[in-house]
Amino acid sequence: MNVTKVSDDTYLLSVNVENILFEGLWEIPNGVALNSYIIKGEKTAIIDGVCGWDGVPESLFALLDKLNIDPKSIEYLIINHMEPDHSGWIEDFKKINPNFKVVCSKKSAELLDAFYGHTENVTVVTDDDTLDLGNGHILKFVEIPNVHWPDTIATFDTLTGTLFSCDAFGSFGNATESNYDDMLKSDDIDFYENEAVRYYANIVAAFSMPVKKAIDKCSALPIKIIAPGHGIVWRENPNKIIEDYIRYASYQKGPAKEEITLIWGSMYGMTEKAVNYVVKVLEEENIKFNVHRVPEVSWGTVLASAWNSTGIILAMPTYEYKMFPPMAAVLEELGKKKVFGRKAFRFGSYGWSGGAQKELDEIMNKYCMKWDFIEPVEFKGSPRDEDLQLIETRIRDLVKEVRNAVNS
Ligand SMILES: Cc1cc2nc3c(=O)[nH]c(=O)nc-3n(C[C@H](O)[C@H](O)[C@H](O)COP(=O)(O)O)c2cc1C
Repeated sequence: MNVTKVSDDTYLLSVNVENILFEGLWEIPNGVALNSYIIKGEKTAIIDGVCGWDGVPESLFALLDKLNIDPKSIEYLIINHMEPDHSGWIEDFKKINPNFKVVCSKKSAELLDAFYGHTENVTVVTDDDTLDLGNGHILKFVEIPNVHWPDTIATFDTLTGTLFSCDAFGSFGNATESNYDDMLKSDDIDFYENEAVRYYANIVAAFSMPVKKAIDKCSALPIKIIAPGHGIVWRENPNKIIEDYIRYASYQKGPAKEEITLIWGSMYGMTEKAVNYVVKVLEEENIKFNVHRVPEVSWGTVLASAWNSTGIILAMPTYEYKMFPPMAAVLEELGKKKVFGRKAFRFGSYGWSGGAQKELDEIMNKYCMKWDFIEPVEFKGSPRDEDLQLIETRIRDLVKEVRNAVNS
């Protein structure tokens, strides 16, 4: 666990979590930091939990000791949202400090009761309510529901201009003691930008409308620092992560970047032959592309790649009168996360009846995905030269469409 100073009287407690699936589902190859913050005015508040704390009082005592904080003096626990990655420590915290007061939204108060049976000393706050910690630290609350739980608030310290933004403006990627944009090199910033897209696509994407509303609401504040619940703290250039999040939200309906994501699966290598051919065509076209084989590549990786890409190529065979099942599973997830408005093309092998296309159409309709498809190419068994040539023509058409969509 790292303890670092964010600003006057303001500290970040950060814990890296690795070797788990985040939300029990998403692969996090570079880990994720869980951030909790302490503000020491005349009174002390902790914002969100220290979920990496092992529950042993002495280890938290030692940590707080570094900051000259007596755990019993923490008067307020501000819950920005009740997702257990931040709230899961509350019962342990009660063991060392039974008298703290909770400050949270109305919905968080309901969830606090439902999850942990905690109802005492709870103050419900709403937009523009304030909490005065003394020494100038007046905290103002902003409701930003559905980013990404319905109970979410952001907390703004009017003295330091710090927005404790909860899951908004977060990223994956382990933290170090240099967990601040002003302490990172541009390569590190690029690393966290990739981790932010992955975080956005996996965790927040389905809530892009609420994200836009939250950004509008928070932009009215005189923000100097953005301190999210995950990832790095933005002190030098908080506008960068705001602008990045505006961009990520806009990718939902497309166009996104001038990139193509090729998702493919194959049982016996027939579709794979055409995939190998297509990779060469894409290289010739000199467009950035990412290739993901399903089910080998995780949903989270495919989703992050698709979120960034204006063009999607799908390659899969027919399987029991439907499409190759791992492809259907990934497409369902893209539909649920609202990856809409892509330029797309599909090809694949079949044996006797076909059927993959029918299921693809069903998924597109079910989630109203509005992908603009070029006519598909299906071939029986192994692709012949004429099949490959037709596929090549359509891939080149797709590349043109992607470039037009991004540059028009
Ligand atoms: C388990 C299984 C189920 C299949 N079901 C169908 C089917 O319903 N309709 C069809 O036309 N072909 C079906 N096929 C044939 C495949 O689509 C065909 O072998 C195709 O060439 C496989 O391409 P791949 O090597 O890229 O996986 C099936 C093949 C397998 C192994």
